[in-house]
Amino acid sequence: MSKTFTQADVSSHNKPDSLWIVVDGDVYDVTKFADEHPGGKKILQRVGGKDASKQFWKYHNEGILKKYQAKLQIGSLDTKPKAAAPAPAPAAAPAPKPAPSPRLLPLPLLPTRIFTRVYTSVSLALSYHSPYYNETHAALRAEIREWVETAIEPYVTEWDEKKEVPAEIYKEMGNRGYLAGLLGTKYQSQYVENSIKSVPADKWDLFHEMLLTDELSRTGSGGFVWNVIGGFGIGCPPLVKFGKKSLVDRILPGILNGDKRICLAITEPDAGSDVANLTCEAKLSEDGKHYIVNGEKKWITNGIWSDYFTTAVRTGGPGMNGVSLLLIERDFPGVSTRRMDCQGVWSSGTTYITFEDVKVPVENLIGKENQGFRVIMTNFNHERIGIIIQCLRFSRVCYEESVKYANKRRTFGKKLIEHPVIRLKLAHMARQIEASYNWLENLIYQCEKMGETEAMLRLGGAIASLKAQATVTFEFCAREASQIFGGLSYSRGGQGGKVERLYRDVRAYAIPGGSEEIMLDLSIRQSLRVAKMTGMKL
Ligand code: HEM
Repeated sequence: MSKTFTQADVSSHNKPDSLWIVVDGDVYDVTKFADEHPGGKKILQRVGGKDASKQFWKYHNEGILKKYQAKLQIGSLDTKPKAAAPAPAPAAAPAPKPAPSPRLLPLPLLPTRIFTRVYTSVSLALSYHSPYYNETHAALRAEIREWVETAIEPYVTEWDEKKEVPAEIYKEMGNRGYLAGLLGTKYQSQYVENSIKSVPADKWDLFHEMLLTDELSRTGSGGFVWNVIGGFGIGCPPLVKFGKKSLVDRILPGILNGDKRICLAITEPDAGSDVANLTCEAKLSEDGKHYIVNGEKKWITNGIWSDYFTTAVRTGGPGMNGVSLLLIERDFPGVSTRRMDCQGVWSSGTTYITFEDVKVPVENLIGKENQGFRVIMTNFNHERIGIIIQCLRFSRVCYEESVKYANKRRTFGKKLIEHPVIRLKLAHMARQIEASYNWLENLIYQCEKMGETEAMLRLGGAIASLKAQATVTFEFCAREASQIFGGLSYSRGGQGGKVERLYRDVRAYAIPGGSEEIMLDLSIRQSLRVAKMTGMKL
């Protein structure tokens, strides 16, 4: 914005028919906007022609300026200090000098820690060292963050209320090469038009994948995150790992480039965490060329707009040894979907699906007949890690929003942050988030080092346990943040909007992918199993 004004210029625009205000040295013409201002027009008129920064920051968060700046800002005051040349982004920084370990980098290059962005909106240079990250992680984080902050975060509330995310955003996930990196495998460059800009495909690892999910989750909307990766992240890996080459070659490019969508259809009205008891049946036709599928699936993320359903079906007898996975295509006759209304994750497209005499070619079998349960179990580790990353980032969002608010809201003559009871809440949030996050990083490192079979045996229990830890932490942080925000997190939108939305999203994390109860029990059963297999005496 190139125009500059003096304070005297601004002061003359202090009437309803020409109303300007100043926020942080920038001049806004709010003449037309005043009528539609959710806080009322009189409140704007009272500060017409004046510096309203203090009042503005009392009632709004940064998102408002991002959203309205382009429409309302007409220039800046001549007294506004010129912006300093931006410091080089971590991505552009020269390669670090050879260090004892290539992954030893200071904290500003790590996923945002609990204490960054707390007192200001710029990263603080609080340096810890880490064995996990190198400059490609920092570059990726900067790349995604820029996109999320400009094209996504300002609109997420609108999308959530509308219960959908514009199709262009999903397409952009493909264009940017993000989808091909979210499969828990090596980067699938052979199937995409564009690879990720800031990371060479052969350097892609699980920490890059973690950062991608983490940065998308900074939006503070489970609905948004599930919209773009919820169906894909669990529906696509079984296809990539166990699908026949002809099937993969036919449909994977469309999916990874963001033109087609896929989801996972396992849960049924009567089978959730108890997967082995699902009843949706697939009978082989007499000529052996098709399966005929009949049954219902419920709470299927992204089902409403998916082109493909990675579906768990019963092809054999009762229990886990009669389950297979079939790739069902939307345009097969007999497939119908209806949207479900849920407590949270509104823009994720939770769906009820019915299959009525759907004829599915045997080529669409994923893995071997009656051995689908193993595929489903392999998939669970990846799914649960995704849930953990999201929960911990959402917990951080609750914490960060709370710290920012506690530093400006005054009650009983003090800022909230000056009340010990509020600091205690923040401390309990922080200790749980940091402990869980460190465990997460360690488990991702173990996944990176172990093969899939070893990881399934040795990490399944720990990942289940951390999933429970992460959802309990999220629930705690959402509750405490909500108490700190008071009424502002009871009404939707506005300053407490993220906290209000996340509070509603909690159950969508604590129940699916294995409920807290099942996860905790599994963690102990699994550790006893490992102990037995490794010959430990109990
Ligand atoms: C560029 C100028 C401004 C814009 C674009 C703007 C925009 C908004 C928006 C979108 C809301 C709805 C709540 C939210 O989403 O946060 C809101 C609420 C509000 N605004 Fe503004 N506003 C501006 C300036 C001001 C100023 C200068 C004041 C005070 C002097 C003010 C006072 C309020 C109040 C009291 C509310 C209601 C807060 C609540 O519901 O708790 N606004 N504004």
